[in-house]
Amino acid sequence: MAILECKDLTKYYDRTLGLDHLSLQLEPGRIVGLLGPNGSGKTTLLKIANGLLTPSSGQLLIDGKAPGPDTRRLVSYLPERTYLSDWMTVVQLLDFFCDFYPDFDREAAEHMLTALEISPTQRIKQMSKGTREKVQLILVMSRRTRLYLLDEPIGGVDPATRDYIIHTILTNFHPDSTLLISTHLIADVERILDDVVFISRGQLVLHQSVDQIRQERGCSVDDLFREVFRYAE
Ligand SMILES: Nc1ncnc2c1ncn2[C@@H]1O[C@H](COP(=O)(O)OP(=O)(O)OP(=O)(O)O)[C@@H](O)[C@H]1O
Repeated sequence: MAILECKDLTKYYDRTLGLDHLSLQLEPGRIVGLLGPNGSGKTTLLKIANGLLTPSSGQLLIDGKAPGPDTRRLVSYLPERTYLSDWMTVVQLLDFFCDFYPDFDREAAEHMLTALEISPTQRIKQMSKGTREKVQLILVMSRRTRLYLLDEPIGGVDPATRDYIIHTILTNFHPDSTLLISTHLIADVERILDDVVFISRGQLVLHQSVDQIRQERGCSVDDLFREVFRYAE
């Protein structure tokens, strides 16, 4: 069964169309890039999957169930904007995640924090934007869940840290889990992707494996994206 399935998923914000009859299935064990120009509906899709927005019509199912209390334990979500209370220290956040999520692997999180030289006593509000992003991603990736939804996880971090984070995602990733990652930094992440989903104006444009793109089209995902979404000159 698909871990995430959209059937004719449509979302209106008043009169603005966020998603337009999007149908999609993600299979277990895949790392999937959710790619599209600004305003194409990526965040809207991830918010619906996490139960933060409800569809206007159509359905989104997580392991066959509508997002809600039953699906929360299956999904680890990194939102677009930080949601961490900024007075908290790293240790307090680790305690919080341990209490809140029985699947949280504290040891793995501590290991990554040490590797990135993030002090356990530092408060969120004292951190740079990039460090805050790193902490948040570490917390989200240290849960042992079936579906990870990451909305722009590496936008604010430097290239060396990006490499470390991408490596971390891979080493922490259980082969039966699924990861859906929305990003504009395609060249940085494409080597870890199994599949890509291109969306534009809320509609599905392409859902294909990266191997197929390379073999059949003879180009990288980054090249294909630039070609598909090129503006007329
Ligand atoms: N709260 C909102 N109210 C009204 N319109 C919204 C709202 N949130 C998103 N939209 C609209 O829905 C569409 C999809 O937006 P969404 O944020 O999902 O795109 P995105 O692909 O994540 O964009 P980006 O790459 O810029 O982050 C856009 O036209 C956007 O303007």
